[in-house]
Amino acid sequence: MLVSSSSSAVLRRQLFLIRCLGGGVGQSYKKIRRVNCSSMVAMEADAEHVIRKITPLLDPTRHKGQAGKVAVIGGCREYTGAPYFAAISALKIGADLSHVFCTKDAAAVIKSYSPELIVHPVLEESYNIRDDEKESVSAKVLAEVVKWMERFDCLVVGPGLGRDPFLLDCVSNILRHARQSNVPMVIDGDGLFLVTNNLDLVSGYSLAVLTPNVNEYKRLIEKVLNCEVDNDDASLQLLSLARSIGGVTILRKGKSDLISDGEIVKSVSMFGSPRRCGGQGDILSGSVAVFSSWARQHVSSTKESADCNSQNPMVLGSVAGSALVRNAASLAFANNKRATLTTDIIECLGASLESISPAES
Ligand SMILES: NC(=O)C1=CN([C@@H]2O[C@H](COP(=O)(O)OP(=O)(O)OC[C@H]3O[C@@H](n4cnc5c(N)ncnc54)[C@H](O)[C@@H]3O)[C@@H](O)[C@H]2O)[C@@H](O)CC1
Ligand SMILES: Nc1ncnc2c1ncn2[C@@H]1O[C@H](COP(=O)(O)OP(=O)(O)OP(=O)(O)O)[C@@H](O)[C@H]1O
Ligand SMILES: [Mg+2]
Repeated sequence: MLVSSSSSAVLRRQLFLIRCLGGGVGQSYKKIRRVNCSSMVAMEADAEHVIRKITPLLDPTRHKGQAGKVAVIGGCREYTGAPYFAAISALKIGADLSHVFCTKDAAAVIKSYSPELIVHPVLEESYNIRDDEKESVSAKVLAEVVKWMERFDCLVVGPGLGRDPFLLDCVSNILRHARQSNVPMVIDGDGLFLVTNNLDLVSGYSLAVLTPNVNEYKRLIEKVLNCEVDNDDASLQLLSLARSIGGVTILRKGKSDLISDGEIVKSVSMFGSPRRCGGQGDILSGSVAVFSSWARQHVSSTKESADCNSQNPMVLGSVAGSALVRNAASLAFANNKRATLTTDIIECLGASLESISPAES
């Protein structure tokens, strides 16, 4: 169950009002707040159950790639940590292959962090190219990514991407192509900066997950609902936001993570870590990519209309990723206290998953 029966009744009433009131969903949200419905409280997800359900068995008949192939689009002159954190987290959780598509400057650095990652130095920033080269370079960047695209179970777009306008134009083309090819995508960091200003890139795409932090969420709310963040009715506002963007899944990060696809709202509030060092959101984006891929496999392979089967795999993946990362952060904090860093949390991803879904059970 996603919401208790009483909060489910509130949710149904509010969804009904959203549909009935005139204007866009953003307008409806404001009207509902004025009509004064009781506020909606998201029910805590049974995240451990979700993780156990969707995590594939380590079956000796499976071949390389079946547990997931993800690609991170990110990494530029300034940021090399973020794409590394996202890509290595995907592997630590259990994906078989993890690629990074980044700028040339970033590639050698990211490769030097880990031999496990497959790094493609294909993105270009404006400072590196002349105006008359832009069209041909843009076509080349797209071609370099497209030749790999169909192999990926999920893209993570944005960790450490930067905000160079030319580079973001190229990434817009990559997003359009991924969408045409039905490749799921997790949008984070500077990828959210891009899609907040170009909502058509994700609007109506049910295989997209947005993972905004506090600032990224504020920008989305202002742009889409044209109002301020409402912490008194956070669940209804998130639901309205997801609905306004055509049913994408949104994972709002914070003290509790809130997840909605415009139909349901779930929360993941288990204790994580009081340390707020940079990079924890990058771990989350890589984790959600893997779990969403596993959830899609699970949903398509189960015939029975069990609880998981009737749910959106992108929501299941978001719930699982959120809970796993918070659990890993809590383990890392127990070991390292104030010295806890993102790399310590990554080292705890395996133990975190093992404590919930043991490899040999
Ligand atoms: N080691 C790395 O390479 C890292 C790179 N990162 C990348 O850095 C780029 C920008 O991401 P940001 O998260 O900084 O962008 P934001 O727009 O979220 O943050 C911008 C500013 O807001 C502040 N801020 C953050 N959380 C806040 C909160 N809860 N309340 C008030 N202020 C807050 C930050 O200190 C920062 O000055 C992205 O590409 C991101 O992926 C980050 O992921 C962190 C790690
Ligand atoms: N106040 C908080 N208390 C507990 N956990 C939190 C809190 N805020 C965020 N988190 C958790 O930390 C993780 C990262 O969220 P955060 O808001 O720091 O992302 P971010 O700013 O995008 O991080 P990054 O530095 O990687 O860009 C998420 O798993 C989230 O659940
Ligand atoms: Mg971030």
